[in-house]
Amino acid sequence: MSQAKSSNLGYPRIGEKREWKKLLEAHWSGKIDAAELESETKKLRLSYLQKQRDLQAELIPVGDFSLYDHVLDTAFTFGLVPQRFTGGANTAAHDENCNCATGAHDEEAPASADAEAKVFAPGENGAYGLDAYFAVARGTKAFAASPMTKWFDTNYHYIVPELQGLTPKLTVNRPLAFYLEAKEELGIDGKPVIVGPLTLLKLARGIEEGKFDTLLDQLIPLYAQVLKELGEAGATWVQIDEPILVLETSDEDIARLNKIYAAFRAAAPGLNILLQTYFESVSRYEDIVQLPVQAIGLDFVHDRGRNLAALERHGFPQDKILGAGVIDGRNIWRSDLQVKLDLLRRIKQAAGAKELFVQPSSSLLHVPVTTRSEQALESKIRDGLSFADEKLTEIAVLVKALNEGEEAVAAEIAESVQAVAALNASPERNDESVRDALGKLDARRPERLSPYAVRRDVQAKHWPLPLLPTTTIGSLPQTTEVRQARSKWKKGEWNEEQYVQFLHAETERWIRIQEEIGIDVLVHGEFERNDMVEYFGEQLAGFTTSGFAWVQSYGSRCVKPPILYGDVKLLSPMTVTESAYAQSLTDKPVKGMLTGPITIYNWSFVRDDLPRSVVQNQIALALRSEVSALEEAGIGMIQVDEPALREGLPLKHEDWQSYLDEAVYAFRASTTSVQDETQIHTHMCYAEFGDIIQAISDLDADVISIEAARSHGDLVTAFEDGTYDKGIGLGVFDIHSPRLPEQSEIESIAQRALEVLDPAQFWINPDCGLKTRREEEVIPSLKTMVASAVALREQFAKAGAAGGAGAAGGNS
Ligand SMILES: CN1c2c(nc(N)[nH]c2=O)NC[C@@H]1CNc1ccc(C(=O)N[C@@H](CCC(=O)N[C@@H](CCC(=O)N[C@@H](CCC(=O)O)C(=O)O)C(=O)O)C(=O)O)cc1
Ligand SMILES: N[C@@H](CCS)C(=O)O
Ligand SMILES: [Zn+2]
Repeated sequence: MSQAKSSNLGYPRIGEKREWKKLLEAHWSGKIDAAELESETKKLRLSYLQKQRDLQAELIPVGDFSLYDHVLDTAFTFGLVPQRFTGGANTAAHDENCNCATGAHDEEAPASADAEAKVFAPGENGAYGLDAYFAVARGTKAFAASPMTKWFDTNYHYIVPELQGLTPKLTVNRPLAFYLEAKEELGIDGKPVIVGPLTLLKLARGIEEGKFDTLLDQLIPLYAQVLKELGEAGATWVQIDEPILVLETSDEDIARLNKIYAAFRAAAPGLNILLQTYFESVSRYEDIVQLPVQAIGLDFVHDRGRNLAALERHGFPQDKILGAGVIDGRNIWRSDLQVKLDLLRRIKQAAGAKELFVQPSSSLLHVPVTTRSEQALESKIRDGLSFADEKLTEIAVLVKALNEGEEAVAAEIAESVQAVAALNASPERNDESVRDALGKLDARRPERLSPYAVRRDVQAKHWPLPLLPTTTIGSLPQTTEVRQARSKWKKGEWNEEQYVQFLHAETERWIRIQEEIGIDVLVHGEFERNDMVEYFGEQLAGFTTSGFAWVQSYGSRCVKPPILYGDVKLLSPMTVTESAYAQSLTDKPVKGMLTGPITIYNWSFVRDDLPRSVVQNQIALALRSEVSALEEAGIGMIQVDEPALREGLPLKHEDWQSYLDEAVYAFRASTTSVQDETQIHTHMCYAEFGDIIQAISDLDADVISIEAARSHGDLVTAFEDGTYDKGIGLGVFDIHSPRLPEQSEIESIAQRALEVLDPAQFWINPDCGLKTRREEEVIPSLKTMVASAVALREQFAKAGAAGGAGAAGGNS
């Protein structure tokens, strides 16, 4: 028996040139039918399998491919289609916890769904079709999509199963279909991948009180049937993903797991189960490694050393194989294979002399396809990168080293050591000016000149704003013309002057529109930005941007995170020209618009040779200079967006405080250089903020705006205790809905907030993401928003004249 085998956990869906995305969007826009979508995506899928085999992956995942999302695939496998789509009772609209930052559900409704409340029925085989699948993912004109939220602490979003009133049933053995396809078409004995039942249920919503175990008991035999059929079809391995095990795991959960896996083993005795975890260490190592499965997969990259420590302390059962996730599945750096080989030897020694699966730390879904597409990158950087394909090669080298001895791959190991060393030694990673600047940072939190109470009064005098001032969150519609203009400029078809002229014209048009609507604090519109992070990565030293390093964010939507490879510093002002130009056009204040250090860090591919806090502070110092440059150019309100603050919260509670302390420090380092009258704004997209309100307050921004319209007052509750005393705007209309808001709706949302917030601190703004909407929707919506603010002000004025307070529901 060999000592090690290479095992992949999942492969990117999108294709080297985003072929998958283009096919999906062609289908949604009616350019190709379902049959063509199926046949073209099948070709892609098979090519991915073929490629993995060529790259010597021995355990090749199948069924990880998806036409939208793997959690949704699992839900459909078990017939868990929300009732509103099937004519059942549950017609609840959008879920309040949706991560609407993504704008996922704002697309045109799929062609198949008409304005009638079309419902979906399963086909003769009992399975729901593609139209139902996309309807749940994207919504229809009649029904809101299922909610979507972050997949653990990644920038990938999954569709949240809505289980209200549902009883699971096996509609289609999806893993079997993909297993058979790989076997018949390519002769590959694939390893079907499926989201495990505990993770599926824990991530779901709408489970009635006390019904969790009922549902689990219903699901277990269905999963068991899937596994039984896989075993009968000849599958050797199945990978059951239970990432939920890296979160807190109770005694009750351990009992559930024992029940689940005992049932699976009994149903499919000949099928080997790899129970796979990722993104952190497992919380109950000793119990989890004893579960009745043949292999346990652990993440040895993002575990902060905890899986290794547990393994060395407690050992590993001798009857199991350890899936050793040693190659980073979430970042793009080439590994020093000597270091990885030493780690594997340590793991092997602690686990005993059994077979190892050498794996990525998680699915490769979170990394781009191949560095081969990046010929334009400087070779020093390109040689230091490893995307999905290169990671599989790294795994193959490590397996060979374990099986045949290090000498067999001496050249490959040496080359990797050399590439990593070269990048580490590069001048960009050793910039003394950056080191000096960081060295000058005080250990104490940076402070504004005066405390908020003083600044509030200074700012109130400096900025003659009405009660309940109106503003927006920054971006305005990114039309096809805007994207095409950028594309022409990037391709050299337009020179700088033509592009700037276009941007200025668009900004001027929108300054006039905002003035006409009567908004109090304007924005320039962000027309020059491809993405709120990539745009900054294109300009800061220490970053580079790739041509094709896209990763799926949600559905067909992708992001191209910039590559943060060196020490970060500001080369020249990044946003001053656009902001100053916009400000020159109007007497009203125009907010400067930046992305904050935590979000830039989280949504970039970041170097992994330095701690997060150091890199975050480097970004913060660059932003500090930008903030000063904006202030100097006459921009007196500056918004520093931090939508990723909550998402970046570590998965383990014990790590929260240090993360939050570092985040608050970096934000304050970015923003505290300004005068008292300069108003610092921040913005966050919807998330569960209850746990981090103190940290939000500690950011010490003068005004925060939060995406909130779909949270039905929940978010307001988080601010209920009245300790948040700074300016706050909770989005008063949902920009992701194609339906225009009514004035009465906006007023009642604002009134609900004003029950707990002082009108003197409340701002009126929509949710974020206006870039995803059309002008025809944005203009009337903003007009209604301003009319609502005017009506509310009048109510307050009347109440004040009558000697009473709170006529509009306020508490002042
Ligand atoms: C707030 N969100 C963000 C996250 N992460 C970020 N890094 N940025 C975010 O804004 N995470 C949480 C959420 C996720 N939400 C979204 C929402 C929308 C998208 C999206 O629409 N992505 C686009 C790509 C956007 C982009 O970079 N566009 C480029 C054009 C790139 C391109 O495709 N060019 C074409 C040619 C264009 C032409 O000629 O028309 C080409 O190369 O072929 C730009 O605007 O310049 C997507 O299409 O997927 C993502 C996350
Ligand atoms: N300023 C950005 C924030 C998105 S989270 C925007 O308005 O799109
Ligand atoms: Zn947002």
